[in-house]
This record gives sequence, structure tokens and C-alpha cells, in this order.
Amino acid sequence: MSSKTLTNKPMYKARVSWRDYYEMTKPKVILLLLLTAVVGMCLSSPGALPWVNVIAGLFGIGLLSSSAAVINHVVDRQIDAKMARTHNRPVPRGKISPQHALAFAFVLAIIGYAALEIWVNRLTALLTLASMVGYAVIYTMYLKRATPQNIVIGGLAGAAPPLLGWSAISDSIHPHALLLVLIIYTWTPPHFWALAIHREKDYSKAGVPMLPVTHGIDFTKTSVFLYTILLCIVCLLPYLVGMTGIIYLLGATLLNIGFLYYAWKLKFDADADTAMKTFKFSIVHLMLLFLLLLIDHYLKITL
Ligand code: HEM
Ligand SMILES: CC(C)=CCC/C(C)=C/CC/C(C)=C/COP(=O)(O)OP(=O)(O)O
Repeated sequence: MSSKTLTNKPMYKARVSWRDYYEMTKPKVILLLLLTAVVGMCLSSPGALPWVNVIAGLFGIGLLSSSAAVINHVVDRQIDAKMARTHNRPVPRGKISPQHALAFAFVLAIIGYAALEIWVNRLTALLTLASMVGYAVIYTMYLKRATPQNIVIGGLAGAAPPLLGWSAISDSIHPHALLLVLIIYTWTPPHFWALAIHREKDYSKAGVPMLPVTHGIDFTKTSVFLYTILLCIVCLLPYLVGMTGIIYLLGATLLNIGFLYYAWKLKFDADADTAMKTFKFSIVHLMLLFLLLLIDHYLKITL
């Protein structure tokens, strides 16, 4: 625990390590975001990719996303301090001051934006910057505190990376890239609300108007189930528009059956750990779905 002054302000004297800075970037989330960006890059072109765009693109998208995550840690420090899941984060714990965290976020953002401007293209730089502002400012500073539809609207920022990857290679906004964005956009509500059901007391204590707090757990379970059905339909679109082949269709169908099973169980036959299992499966679902898109893309070309 950090020591606190009489005014309850944290004193920044605990030993800080690079791991605390690393933790603020939400590395596992960023890794999955980058996988979706890689898929956007690969699907944008039938052949070899320009390596400078790939490396600088992932570097820039990764740094701007990390910067947004660090800003989220600073803006949310009072909320995070009240929740069991987040109270140990470096800023609420008092290990890193908000000023130092913001300086770190600023450096990440400048280097990330410059890399995209210099080595990729302006379209990608601006779209990535817009996603960063969408998450760090519009979602975190406003929507999260204002409406239970916060993650539905704010989900657009987290869904953007396939488009960012695609535009990093092609310097354009392709409808197929928007389809990949739509998949992540539709996936976000069941992903987050499953966790929010499990953590409802946390959000209620912190006064954050997440759906289970404002509309109850049962309504949220129904919403997870309906969004999962919608997600299953959206996941078929890449095949139906001729963007992918049969390998994707078969794999996506199996993954969708898995997600539907968890969403159905959560609504109609839940145990104490079903919500958390549904949340964890959502991550496996998205990761495997995007790996399938990659496998399908390259096998279609080489077979
Ligand atoms: C507005 C959109 C989103 C919200 C509100 C949201 C919410 C969350 C929350 C609260 C956690 C933390 C769980 C914990 O600390 O135990 C989490 C974890 C995670 N999210 Fe999301 N998420 C969103 C979008 C995304 C996107 C777009 C991706 C990737 C494409 C993603 C990937 C992950 C991963 C991989 C984890 C696990 C992290 C870990 O185990 O440390 N999320 N999400
Ligand atoms: C440039 C770009 C693509 C930016 C998007 C970056 C990004 C990190 C998106 C992920 C969304 C996410 C983890 C939301 C959870 O925030 P929360 O505050 O609800 O969750 P918490 O309580 O765990 O902090």
C-alpha cells in the first residue's frame, strides 16, 4: 500500500519500476488490438507487404493505443481506487503521479504519431489519432460517466485497428476493412458486459453507470445474448460478400456456437462463474477469429 497524507493524497515515494509504466499501457489488450491491425494489413493486399509500412504502422498504432490506455489510468484514478479489480494500479496506488503518467502518455503519443506521419501515411496517422481521442477523451472522460451505452458508442475506438492496419498499407478506407471493424464493434458489448455482470458491485460502489448497475443483471444478460446473436450474423458477412473462403466460414461457425453457448448459459442457466467464463471466452473468440481470417487469406492464395 502507498502511504497517504492527512489530506488523503498519495505520497509518491514507493519504488517505481518500468513494469508499472508497462502495466499502464494495458499490454494484453494492446497485443490483441495489434493482431487485428496485422489482419487488416494482410487482408488489404494479395501479395507481399511493404515492410516499412508494416513495422512503422504497428509501432505507431501500438504507441498511440498505449498512450490512450495510460491517459485512461490517469483520468480514472479515483474510480479505479474504489474498485477491487483496479485499486492496485500504479496511479491509484500512488506509485506513479498523474503528472508523470501524463508525461509518459505524451511521449508515447508524439513518437507514435510521428512514426505514422513519417513512414506510413497521413490518413492512418489521423484515423489512429481520432481513435486515441475516442477512447481517452470521449469514452473515458465523458461516456463512461454519462450513460450505460458508454461501451457501445466508445467501442468504435477499440474496433478501429483493422481499418488502421488496412489504411497503413493501402492509404484508403476499404469497405472490407469496415466489415472487420463492425465485427469488433458488435463483439465489444458481450465482451464487456459479461465482465461487468461479474463486477457489478465494484461499478455500483464506484458510481459508474454500467448497464448492470443502471438496468440490472438480468437485463444485461439479455443484452449479452442478443448482441451475441447479432455478432454471429455479422461474423458471416465476410464469407457472404466473398471476402473469405470456406475455412473462415467453418471456423467462425464453431467459434460462434461456442460464444452462443456461453451467452445462452449466462442468461438461462448461470453458475457463479459463468459471467467470467463468458468474458474469457470472448477474448479467445476474437483472437481465433482473426487468426482464422489470416489462415483463410493465405491458404486461399496459395492453394
Ligand atoms: C469500449 C471497449 C472495451 C471495453 C469497455 C473493454 C473492457 C475491458 C475490461 C474492463 C477489461 C479488464 C478485465 C480485467 O482487468 O480483469 C478488459 C480486458 C481485456 N480486453 Fe477489453 N474492452 C474493450 C475493448 C477491447 C478490445 C477492442 C480488445 C481487443 C481487440 C479488448 C481486449 C481485451 C483483452 C485481451 C483483455 C484481457 C486483458 C488482461 O487479461 O489483462 N478489449 N476489457
Ligand atoms: C488508438 C486506439 C486504437 C485506441 C484504443 C485503445 C484501447 C486501449 C482500447 C481498449 C478499450 C478498453 C480496454 C476499454 C476499457 O476501459 P475501461 O476504463 O472501461 O476499463 P478499466 O476499468 O479496466 O480501465
